[in-house]
Amino acid sequence: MAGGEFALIAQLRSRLGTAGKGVRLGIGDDAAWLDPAGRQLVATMDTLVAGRHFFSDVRPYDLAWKALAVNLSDLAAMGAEARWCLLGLALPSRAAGYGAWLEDFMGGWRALAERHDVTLAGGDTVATDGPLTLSVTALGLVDRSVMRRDAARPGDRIWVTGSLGDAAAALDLALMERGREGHRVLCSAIQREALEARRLRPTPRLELGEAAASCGVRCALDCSDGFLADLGHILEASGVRAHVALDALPLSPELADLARTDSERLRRWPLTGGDDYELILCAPPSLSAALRQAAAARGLRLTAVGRILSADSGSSAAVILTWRDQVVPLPAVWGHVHAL
Ligand SMILES: Nc1ncnc2c1ncn2[C@@H]1O[C@H](COP(=O)(O)OP(=O)(O)O)[C@@H](O)[C@H]1O
Ligand SMILES: Cc1ncc(C[n+]2csc(CCOP(=O)(O)OP(=O)(O)O)c2C)c(N)n1
Ligand SMILES: [Mg+2]
Repeated sequence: MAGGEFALIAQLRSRLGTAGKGVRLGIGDDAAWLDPAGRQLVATMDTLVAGRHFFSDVRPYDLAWKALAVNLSDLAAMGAEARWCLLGLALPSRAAGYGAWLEDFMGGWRALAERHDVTLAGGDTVATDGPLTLSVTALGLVDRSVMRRDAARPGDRIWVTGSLGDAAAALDLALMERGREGHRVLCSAIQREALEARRLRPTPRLELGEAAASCGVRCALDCSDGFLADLGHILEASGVRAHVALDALPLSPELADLARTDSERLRRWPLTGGDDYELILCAPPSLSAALRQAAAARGLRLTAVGRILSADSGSSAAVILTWRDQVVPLPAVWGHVHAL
């Protein structure tokens, strides 16, 4: 990008890149100079591509929120304190330019960044002939060990923060509205708004992630691809299996209403839908009380949904799913999230 690139960077610098904790040198030089002050660094990156991760007509405010939120969610799952971000922007040319777009984008970024005291320390801006693409690197700090996906042990309880499935139901709604293939959803305007807010503006569970790690929880993952797929990552990495009670999965009041008459949907949205950005935590029962307390202190719902089993116990399936104590089949994974 020619001149426009520098104007854009100047805006980002003055609005989002103002001095933050541990920023020795932020936006403007060849690289950022950051001071972790003797703590350990946790680094993650997630990329969002128009058409695949968001609709091209998304409001820039919501896009910025989501690009930052999905990365902070990865830090939360490690138990890290979020500190700095780098932002990669690949922008297709636009007749209207990026002036008003950037203004709105920065509003959404700031709203979430200020909530967690995260500073934009640098990034890169390029023009592209492809779709709008955002790549965010998030850097966080830990003092002790992180929560890992390979640390689930037989006997652990499986916990989930917040509720599952809202974003997936909202995606179905959004696909239908755009005349695309989706699953029919009938709901009121109020229900729709609540579901849509979950799709557009996920809430990274940073405080609970840090608190859980401090309580001694060793295993966590954030739920982006769908509960079953993400739990599957834990099971595979840890060499274990799991029992999950479908009737225990936490649903929002809106989703519970929609799913009440349709157990097929109850199974599909929360289990395989994705875009939840809740934490899945595995912890021995001795930590249950401390975990419950940590969640309650933050006004966050935390639900026990199952248990980790040893690899050699009973059937060969990685996950045994039950509904009213009866074993039920696993739903087929739906969507093509990872098709390359
Ligand atoms: N292009 C890449 N180069 C190096 N590491 C990668 C790349 N893509 C993914 N990874 C790593 O693979 C692991 C799994 O990534 P991913 O499935 O994207 O996890 P998440 O759902 O937490 O974002 C992470 O450790 C990530 O850093
Ligand atoms: C327009 C649009 N189509 C589909 C989806 C659904 N979707 C796309 S990617 C994704 C999962 C997360 O994406 P991925 O690239 O796998 O992120 P990561 O696992 O690295 O966090 C979901 C649920 C969406 N959010 N928006
Ligand atoms: Mg990723």
